[in-house]
Amino acid sequence: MKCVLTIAGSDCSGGAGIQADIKTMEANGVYAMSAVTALTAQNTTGVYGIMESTPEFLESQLNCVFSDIFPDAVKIGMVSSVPLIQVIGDSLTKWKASNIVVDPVMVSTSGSRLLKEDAQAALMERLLPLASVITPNIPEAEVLTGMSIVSEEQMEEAACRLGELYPGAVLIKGGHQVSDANDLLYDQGKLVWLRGERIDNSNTHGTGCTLSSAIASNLAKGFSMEESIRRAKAYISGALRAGLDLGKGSGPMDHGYAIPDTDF
Ligand SMILES: Nc1ncnc2c1ncn2[C@@H]1O[C@H](COP(=O)(O)OP(=O)(O)OP(=O)(O)O)[C@@H](O)[C@H]1O
Ligand SMILES: Cc1ncc(CO)c(N)n1
Repeated sequence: MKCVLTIAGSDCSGGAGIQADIKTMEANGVYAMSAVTALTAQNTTGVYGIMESTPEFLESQLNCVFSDIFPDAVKIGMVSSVPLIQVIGDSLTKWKASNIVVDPVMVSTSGSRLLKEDAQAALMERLLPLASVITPNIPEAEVLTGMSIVSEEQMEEAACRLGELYPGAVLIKGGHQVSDANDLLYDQGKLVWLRGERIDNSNTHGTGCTLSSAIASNLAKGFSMEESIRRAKAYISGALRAGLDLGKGSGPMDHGYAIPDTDF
């Protein structure tokens, strides 16, 4: 059994964050572990509160995981402040973690800020250089590059810029601004468009968390970067196609759509 660790925030409504990550990892056949960076009080309509873990307690969680069940891959999601970013950077370096997927979470689907202003620089300096792949959506790629992205050509330029800046691969997610399900991968100097069918479903709470966790699961299983992303996109397409409709806002996906409902 391959093991994957998520370092992220908790979403009590279950659609994003740690909860989405664990559901995704289970559905992708790996053993899931979590180090919680923050509790959030949120649902499909918004984020109503954030209570951060202390850096010491986050470090303790990471030491517990790495010293006992060494993860084959690590996914990093919401890390809202500088001291937490430093602890994660130091721990991953100390423990020589590999297959690190960094989703540079900045704003929730519902529009709330999840990364403090001053933490942006720390994320770029301390965590992005450790990543095997970073997975910004278009607004995040705009912040990371300082350029505006309104066309596929600009997505390509941004991916190249980030790819030259950081040692790992870069996946810019098409998101809603350009071409919904078309993502762009920059890997070892090569650009590859990963085009997906756009699924007509406005319930997209946690799509970013889900994609990065599925990529981490596939990397843990030994697939190449491109294959890991293709499989992650296939998984998320199925979860969107399942058509779950919960909550009053942009609802969660059905992460368990492929898990049989066994009569135990
Ligand atoms: N309607 C859709 N149909 C198919 N795939 C989609 C759709 N919307 C998003 N995706 C895919 O889901 C993945 C996550 O992309 P998205 O741009 O939604 O991430 P995100 O903006 O980081 O998410 P979040 O809102 O959780 O922060 C990408 O692979 C994207 O192509
Ligand atoms: C905890 C958490 N992480 C990430 C996101 C991004 O969607 C969210 N809404 N909540």
